[in-house]
Amino acid sequence: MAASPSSTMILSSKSSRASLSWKNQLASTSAFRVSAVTLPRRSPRQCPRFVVFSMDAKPTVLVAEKLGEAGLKLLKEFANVDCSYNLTPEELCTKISLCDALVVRSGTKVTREIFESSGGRLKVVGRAGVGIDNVDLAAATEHGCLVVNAPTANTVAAAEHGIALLTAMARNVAQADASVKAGKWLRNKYVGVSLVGKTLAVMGFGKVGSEVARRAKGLGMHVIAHDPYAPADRARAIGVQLVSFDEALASADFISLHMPLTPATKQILNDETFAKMKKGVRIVNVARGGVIDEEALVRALDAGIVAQAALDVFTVEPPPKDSKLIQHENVTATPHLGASTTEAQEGVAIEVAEAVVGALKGELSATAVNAPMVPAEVLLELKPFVVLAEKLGRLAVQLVAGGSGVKSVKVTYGSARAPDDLDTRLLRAMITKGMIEPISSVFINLVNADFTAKQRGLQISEERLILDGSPESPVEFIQVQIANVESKFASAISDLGEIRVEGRVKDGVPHLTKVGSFEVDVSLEGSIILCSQVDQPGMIGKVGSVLGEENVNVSFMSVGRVAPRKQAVMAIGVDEQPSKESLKRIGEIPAIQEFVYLGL
Ligand SMILES: NC(=O)C1=CN([C@@H]2O[C@H](COP(=O)(O)OP(=O)(O)OC[C@H]3O[C@@H](n4cnc5c(N)ncnc54)[C@H](O)[C@@H]3O)[C@@H](O)[C@H]2O)C=CC1
Ligand SMILES: O=C(O)C(=O)COP(=O)(O)O
Repeated sequence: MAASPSSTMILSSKSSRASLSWKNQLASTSAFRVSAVTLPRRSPRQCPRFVVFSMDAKPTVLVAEKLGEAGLKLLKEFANVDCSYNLTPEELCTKISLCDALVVRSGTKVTREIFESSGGRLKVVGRAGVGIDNVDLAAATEHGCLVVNAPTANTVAAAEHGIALLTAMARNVAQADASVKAGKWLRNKYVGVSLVGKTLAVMGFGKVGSEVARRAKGLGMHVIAHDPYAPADRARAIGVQLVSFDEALASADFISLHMPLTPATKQILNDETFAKMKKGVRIVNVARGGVIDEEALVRALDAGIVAQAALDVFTVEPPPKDSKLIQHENVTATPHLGASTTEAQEGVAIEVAEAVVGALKGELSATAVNAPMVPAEVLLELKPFVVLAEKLGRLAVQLVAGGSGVKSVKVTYGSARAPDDLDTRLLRAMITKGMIEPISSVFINLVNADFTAKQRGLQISEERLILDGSPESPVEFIQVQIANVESKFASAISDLGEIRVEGRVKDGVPHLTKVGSFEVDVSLEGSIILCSQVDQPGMIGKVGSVLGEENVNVSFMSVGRVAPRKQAVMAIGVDEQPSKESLKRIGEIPAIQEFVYLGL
């Protein structure tokens, strides 16, 4: 047997609890079976990659809208960057099949057709801004495409623009400016209203909304807010009272909109809700045009329910030239300028470029929109378990006999951590990845793992086993069980009749520690051969010499057995893939009852 200096041989003398069921399983299979599974070998990865794809060549990033120079520079350091602005939807669909990432602002609709046209190459969409209502998130998720945005860099710019519109509207700045330029001097016409002491209702008390509230308080306004998801203490901290939607409408002199456009907020201001407002209310919208029914707003303006509106955003951008809303004398309009300051655009460009490059490198993004965000410190801690999870999934599925559809998978995490102190979404996604990728052409990542599992009718249930002891390590072991299937390696069937593999992380390296009811210990690197036999002297030597003759390096070897000279499972870690001939010869060793080769 060839063994590298660093390889370790473990002969486990721990006896495994045997059960009747494995004997039954064994009896139901032929005494000897050659079950070699050959899977494409993947290079071992030291750290988890969540958006994984071949990165031999430089990736290509299509920047479809103007992006700040600093962001472009960052992208160019890592990728080929194609800046093509004002593409038609058809041109975008054609180009996208050559791109790994797409960067847009609010002016590009990233539709299902775009994901479909990409042929699976598009892996990241970067939204250089906050609102992602122009990206079909469901389609992105289904195609395993990560969507990242730049959620913080334009907050102040949008809030400042909201305040600019509020004050400009109250004092008729835009209308007065136009009249002066037209040679008029209408001092009586443009008498405004004061802000001090007036009630401002901030609808959507997130990043922008709370910055607007802060500034409006500085102007002496009484600020209330409506946001069903905002924590009351954050509002209290800046002296803002959270109220119900109807209360906000009924008591506001000014309403400023700062919620995202979602199915729930679409046309949230409409005939019915305008009717609930104080007569003469003034409205500012720096959120999205679609949150207002624009025709209803024209009616409300004409009826004097709404005295004035200041709008930065529109349902269709740019709005039609003859839009009654835009032409209305009590409307102040800007062309979606909320994020358009030099500072915000540089910040947004850097924020999105960093997120896109990180995602292309396979790192988890802190600004992922359609994938769980995992804080860096949690990720670091979970890294080896993430690798373990994928490998256990990969092993478990290879133990399933052909033709048995996998439907029900149970994952058990043994941990001394409190239940809410362990985020298992990553681990679950990687188990799914490990299980589905070897048996399909679907690319799985954290984005589409749950979706793909559901689509394939694969039910993954999770269980936590709370262990005594130190919670220093997030996970002690991970066990994967597949129910209601036959196994091509009968010894992998546990006493509960399910395929079972269990693993642990030892010194940062994932190990397989249980197969069926047999305890083994083999590092999950390279590939694994599992053999079952009646425990007897010389078995390791026999298998080792077959592999050695072919110069296949054995990295780990371990035997789990019921008791000395009773039923045993031998797990052998190999660095190279043995030839079919060698595997056949291992199968022909008389004492070996069955064996399986598992690629990792
Ligand atoms: N005009 C422009 O150039 C810009 C526009 N925006 C828009 O502003 C929106 C808000 O941006 P951020 O404050 O950064 O986002 P954010 O996510 O920090 O805040 C949004 C808030 O809206 C709340 N919300 C959700 N549904 C609601 C509902 N039905 N009623 C009331 N509140 C609801 C959320 O709980 C959240 O607190 C963005 O989604 C974007 O559409 C943002 C930046 C620039
Ligand atoms: O960040 C947002 O949500 C914005 O609306 C800004 O849009 P923009 O990037 O300026 O097209």
